[in-house]
Amino acid sequence: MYYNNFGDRKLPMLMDFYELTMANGYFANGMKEDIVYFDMFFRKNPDGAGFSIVAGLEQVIQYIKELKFNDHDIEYLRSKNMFKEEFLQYLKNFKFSGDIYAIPEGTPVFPNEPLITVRAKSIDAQLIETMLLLTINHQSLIATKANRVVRAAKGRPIMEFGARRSQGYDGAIYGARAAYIGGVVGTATTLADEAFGVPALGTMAHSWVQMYESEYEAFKVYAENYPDSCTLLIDTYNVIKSGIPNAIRISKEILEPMGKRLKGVRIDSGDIAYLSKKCRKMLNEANLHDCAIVASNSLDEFIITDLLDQGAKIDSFGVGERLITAKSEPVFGCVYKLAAIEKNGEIIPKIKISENEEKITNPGYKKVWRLYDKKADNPIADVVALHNEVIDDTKPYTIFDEIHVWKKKKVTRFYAKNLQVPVFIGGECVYESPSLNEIRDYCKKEVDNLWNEVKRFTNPHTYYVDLSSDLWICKQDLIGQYSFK
Ligand SMILES: Nc1ncnc2c1ncn2[C@@H]1O[C@H](COP(=O)(O)OP(=O)(O)OP(=O)(O)O)[C@@H](O)[C@H]1O
Ligand SMILES: O=P(O)(O)OC[C@H]1O[C@H](OP(=O)(O)OP(=O)(O)O)[C@H](O)[C@@H]1O
Ligand SMILES: O=C(O)c1cccnc1
Repeated sequence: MYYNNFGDRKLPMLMDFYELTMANGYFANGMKEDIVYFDMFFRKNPDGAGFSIVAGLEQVIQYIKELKFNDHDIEYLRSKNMFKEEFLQYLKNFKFSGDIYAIPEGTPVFPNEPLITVRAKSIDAQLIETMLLLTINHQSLIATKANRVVRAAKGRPIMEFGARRSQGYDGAIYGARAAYIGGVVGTATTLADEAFGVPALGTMAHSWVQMYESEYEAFKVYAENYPDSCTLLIDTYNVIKSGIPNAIRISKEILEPMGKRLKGVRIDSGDIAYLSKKCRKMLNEANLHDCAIVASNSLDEFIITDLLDQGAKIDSFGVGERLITAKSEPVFGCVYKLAAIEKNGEIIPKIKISENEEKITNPGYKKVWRLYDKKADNPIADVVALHNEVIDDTKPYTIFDEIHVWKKKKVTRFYAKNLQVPVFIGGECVYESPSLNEIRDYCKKEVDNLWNEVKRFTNPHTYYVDLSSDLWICKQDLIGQYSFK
């Protein structure tokens, strides 16, 4: 690929300082070879949704492949007078050597299941924490938000217009990538096309219209330059009295004589439902049934739903600031928690206790299974199990709520799939990321497969993510060990 995701930036040091102080401590205390297990998971879907979309794995892979410390980094760390010289020498030759398992990008995921599991030396596992979290948190947040906007539009295309109001460069670039996974048709961010192949698209700005003596002249020059892709911004002066009549004139006087059609008009202010209906009528009366009406202006999934409920005649939407910043809930709260350590080859589960039951971690080296209805292919529930458990889908399987254990469900006629795939084994990458279009298609297929009850925006049905009984027992044992009287 022409574009190097991280360019020439020095990102190895993009980590919380405590990763380095802990790593130095493990090194000094003879723990550098200790094997640990970390899980990365989130606790709550943004926007009270029923599911989220995981994204960002390709960038995680690249980061880990490139994770090296150069002389400048070592010199900088030395200047802090906190790190042992032997540790600095160790960092100089550092290469990630662990195993990573991850749920592929574009998969619908649910709270409390490991999206990524790391089995590595203590130092390796600690050093990758920050980048793993920030990458997956950001792209999953935007893919999830974009998918909501896309679903609200009920098949009408969504164009991503957010760069200008995104949170910094990477917010725009990787945000556009994530939004594409979530289902937008393209982006105004040219670099995201050059870099990742997210189709670049767009219309025109108000400045174009203002640059000319008249709106008509502005439209005319545009149509002459872009007769095959002419979408005119019609709200600079007055949509009904000026914008639409001028757009219709352009079609009749400029485009049709060239054998071309007016592709679209864009409304960017005012009462969009009212204006779109008026525009549709006027366009149809001028025999421009095929001219699309595009709407934009601080849209999100809620306004789009509202507009369509009002009978707005809109064919596609441009959505910027509220999508690229996930304005309604701008944090995807993935955390990275120690789940086990190895001592003499034995896996010893570890737990983090909290007053808040939901914040008690799931111990052990685990796997995530998705149980699908054999006939309909819809996911029924996910089960987090210990790594050596196998869910036998030839027999009925009973799932139960971890807290209200009497709430049980016997699942029959299902098949079980392991959700995580191996990504790194012994430090070597064993996974080839699918193309972005493949990820996007897969995401659509998997979301289509979810029950509608899980997909609704208001009070969605809670999808079951249950623990296997072995894992539940392991967790209860540890809770028992740490309940101080
Ligand atoms: N019919 C409608 N129903 C619900 N929301 C709408 C409707 N029409 C527009 N909106 C939304 O209402 C908000 C109006 O934004 P704002 O108050 O900035 O008005 P504006 O039309 O953009 O004004 P300006 O002409 O100053 O740009 C936007 O988020 C827009 O998407
Ligand atoms: O509202 P958003 O969802 O973020 O969509 C992008 C917005 O960005 C542009 O406005 P801007 O005022 O920046 O420029 P313009 O004068 O070209 O319209 C565009 O016209 C949209 O209104
Ligand atoms: O191409 C557009 O219409 C566009 C691009 C960026 C922001 N708003 C609109």
